[in-house]
Amino acid sequence: MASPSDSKVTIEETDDFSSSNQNGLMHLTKKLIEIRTMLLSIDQSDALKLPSIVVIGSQSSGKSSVLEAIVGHEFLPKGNNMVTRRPIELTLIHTPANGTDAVEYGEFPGLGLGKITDYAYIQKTLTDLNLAVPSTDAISNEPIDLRIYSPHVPDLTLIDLPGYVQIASLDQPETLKEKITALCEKYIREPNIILAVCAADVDLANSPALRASRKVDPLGLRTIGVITKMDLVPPDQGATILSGNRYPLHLGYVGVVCKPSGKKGRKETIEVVARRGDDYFRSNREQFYGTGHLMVGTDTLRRRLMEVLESSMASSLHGITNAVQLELEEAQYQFKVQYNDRRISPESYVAETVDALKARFKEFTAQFRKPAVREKLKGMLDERVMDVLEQLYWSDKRLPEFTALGESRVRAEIVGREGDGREGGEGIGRAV
Ligand SMILES: Nc1nc2c(ncn2[C@@H]2O[C@H](COP(=O)(O)OP(=O)(O)OP(=O)(O)O)[C@@H](O)[C@H]2O)c(=O)[nH]1
Repeated sequence: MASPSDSKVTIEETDDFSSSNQNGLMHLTKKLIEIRTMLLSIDQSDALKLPSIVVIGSQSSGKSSVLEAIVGHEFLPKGNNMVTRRPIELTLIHTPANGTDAVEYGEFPGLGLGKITDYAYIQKTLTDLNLAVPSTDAISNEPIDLRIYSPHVPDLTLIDLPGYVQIASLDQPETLKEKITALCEKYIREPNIILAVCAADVDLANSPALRASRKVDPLGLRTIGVITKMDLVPPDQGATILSGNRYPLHLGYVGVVCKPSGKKGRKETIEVVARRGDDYFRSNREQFYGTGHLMVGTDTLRRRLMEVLESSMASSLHGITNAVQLELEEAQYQFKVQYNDRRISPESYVAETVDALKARFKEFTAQFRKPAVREKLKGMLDERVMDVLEQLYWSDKRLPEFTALGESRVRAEIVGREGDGREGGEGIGRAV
């Protein structure tokens, strides 16, 4: 796995998202996904688990803003009022660019809304789905499946999770804290990469994200610390946090600023927000680009993520080779058992399959001779006759008349019995 020093790049050194490095990674992930699809088709789905990027952090620490900065689009529900209430499983699918047209769209496979090209509509749908979780439940474990197809994204899965809370408010369940912890624990398992998001203006000692990641990844080999809201603390303090001396992580900390303009009704693109972040770090050059070579900016975060993913995938290649080898040996064995090393051609294979089909068909017709057919037919007819009789009975207009007649006969019978002192219900039964 790459060490932090490998990637201590500054904003000035970063390239465009579609650099050769980026393309290399896209190619690699595509190949791995092809292999995974193949393994899936032969029931070896567990052999290759591509890591997902899981974002955890306190409520309103800036998780969604960071995810958007990675993807390069604004589409996630954001706000200060616990807006992420369900896990959002975001699958990015790299599509080939069609000439100059960049075909980009999103899809909610579970909702049947078709291709959505308007990111604002995606954001609205996600917000509605999240806010539909009743406040008495506060969160739901049921993930929202969103897929984004674009020539500008690598094949990746990113997961946005509800934020950790310190204490549940009055209208929230008392067990909320435990529920969120359990949900996050489910997602931060191996081999997933953890983005532990902490706001710069909150003491790292209180970070539930770092605490949770340390439990499952004590050496910090698959955890990147992301310090958001760097603009809210003095630059010196921000730089000290990023140095990671207090709570070291093997993959280090990346500082970002994803600050919205704050002007009402003004919609900004992610690029504008990212540029504002870059400007912030540039204007504090001494603290952030001085001797320490700290990692800052969303481009650096994206690049760091790619490096970590690449090394994680490389380390899983060994497992894939073993799985494929095992599958090959099994197939060879089956072939030997079934064909005894006979030479087979497409024609002989088809002929054998047709013979087997014929034999099965013959067996089936033998089971299904006249008595069996007669029995089945009789059962069906009996059922139909009963249905027709039932319909006739209930649709007969004289039904109330019959009922009244029956009742009067019963009554007469009872009176007769009382008159001559008879006992027992035999007569009544007959009268009815
Ligand atoms: N000043 C400043 N504000 C930020 C920054 N990043 C995010 N915010 C704001 O912080 C608030 C919360 O951001 P979100 O991205 O929604 O946080 P979240 O962690 O996804 O929130 P939940 O899903 O509700 O837990 C929003 O109003 C953002 O605009 C930043 O770098 N600087």
